[in-house]
Amino acid sequence: MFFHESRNLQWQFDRNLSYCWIAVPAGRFTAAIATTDACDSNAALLASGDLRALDPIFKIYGQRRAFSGPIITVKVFEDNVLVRQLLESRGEGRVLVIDGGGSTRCALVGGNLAESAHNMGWAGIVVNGCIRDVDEINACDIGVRALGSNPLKSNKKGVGDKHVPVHIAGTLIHYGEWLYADSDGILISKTELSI
Ligand SMILES: O=C([O-])CC(=O)C(=O)O
Repeated sequence: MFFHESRNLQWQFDRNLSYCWIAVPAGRFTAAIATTDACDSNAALLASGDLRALDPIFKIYGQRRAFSGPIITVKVFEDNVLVRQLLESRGEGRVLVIDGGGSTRCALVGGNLAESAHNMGWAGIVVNGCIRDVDEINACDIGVRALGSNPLKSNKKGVGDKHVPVHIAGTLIHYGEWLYADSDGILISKTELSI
């Protein structure tokens, strides 16, 4: 049994049960479903497309290797003003999916935004683009996935769209769908999955 405790996140991983218990900001414990188990026990959802796996193009950052939650989407290109707006507002256990168009020419999230996201109760951030301040993000109690890192900052013009469908890693993702991430990969589900 492995147990990790930090400021406002606790998780306990039981190897026999292959899921972990996550404390959401309200102090409630919720079970994170292992992505492998979710795939094995939801063949019909996979066949219908209501459950999809993202192509394995993301690197894993942040202290929280497993995270899940309802999705908020934002579509930007080399500009992180909308990303900052969202991560500085209340996350309430949700996951921010940032479609940065796959650009690796600058970073859309850095250490400050990761810290803000953690403080505001976001469960995780998935970036179809780059991050920076990797050491700071890796010290932060949040789950982050990104294509890689780039020390260059992004533009600050505020161009982009919130809450729109985004196409990332071979998968169309809608605002309000659910995301499940762990060491094995990332799943998108039309609805919340049960164990
Ligand atoms: O460029 C930005 O705004 C992102 C950044 O450096 C941070 O979050 O620390």
